[in-house]
Amino acid sequence: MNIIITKDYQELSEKACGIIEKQVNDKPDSVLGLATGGSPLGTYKQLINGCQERSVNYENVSTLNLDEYIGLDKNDPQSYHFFMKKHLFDHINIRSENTYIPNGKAVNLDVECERYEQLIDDIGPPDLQLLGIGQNGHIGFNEPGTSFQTKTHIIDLEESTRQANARFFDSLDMVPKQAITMGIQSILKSEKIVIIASGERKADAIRSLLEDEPDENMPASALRAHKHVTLIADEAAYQKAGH
Ligand SMILES: O=P(O)(O)OC[C@H]1O[C@](O)(CO)[C@@H](O)[C@@H]1O
Repeated sequence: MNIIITKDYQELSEKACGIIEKQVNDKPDSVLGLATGGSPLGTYKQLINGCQERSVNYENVSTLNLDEYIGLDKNDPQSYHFFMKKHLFDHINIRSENTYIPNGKAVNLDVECERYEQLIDDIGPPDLQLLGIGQNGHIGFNEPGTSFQTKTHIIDLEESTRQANARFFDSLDMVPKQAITMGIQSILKSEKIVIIASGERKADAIRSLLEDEPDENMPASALRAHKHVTLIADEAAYQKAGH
């Protein structure tokens, strides 16, 4: 695993942006795997600057997002569809028809999981997947205990994940209890993976990712089997790793 330690979140976001922009400049029809949550917000801000000020061109780029809450409409401000438009897609020259996110309102969610997994194979797999990490080590919404063999599937969210994400909702009660997420096997299909972690609350997960044996109770540890992973962590998130 390549490890980049940054002094703070700003520098982390600039590094992640630099890697993504290099991918897009080197291969203009790249497929990017994208994440939501707090971690990538700074990266997306930098990407918007890059498109508007440095002419990085997304015209032929496609994106596949990791996950979506079940039960939220695409236009719901808490949905990941809305999040991606608000924080990235509406501000860069990507074609909306080239952006893919699971449909959490599908009538038949099992069929939607199969459709999305097929899409990953047809459109992708991503040349570069951007990941955050949950405090409990989740990637996408793959909670501890998820098999490393999973494809796109429905997951019951852990109470701790709902609590961590409640900051984006009016109340904890409004946080959905389930999500549809790329599986761990789906994520590992990507050519390259960049995982970002900022802040002290991620320090235990990062220490475990770097030091413990791969274990399904620590979903991010599946990344240890991937040939091209870059971890970008700020000093606060890296502080507990033995070094
Ligand atoms: O970046 P945050 O908000 O700390 O969340 C960590 C991870 O959990 C999720 O919210 C769940 O998918 C991801 O979007 C994110 O990568």
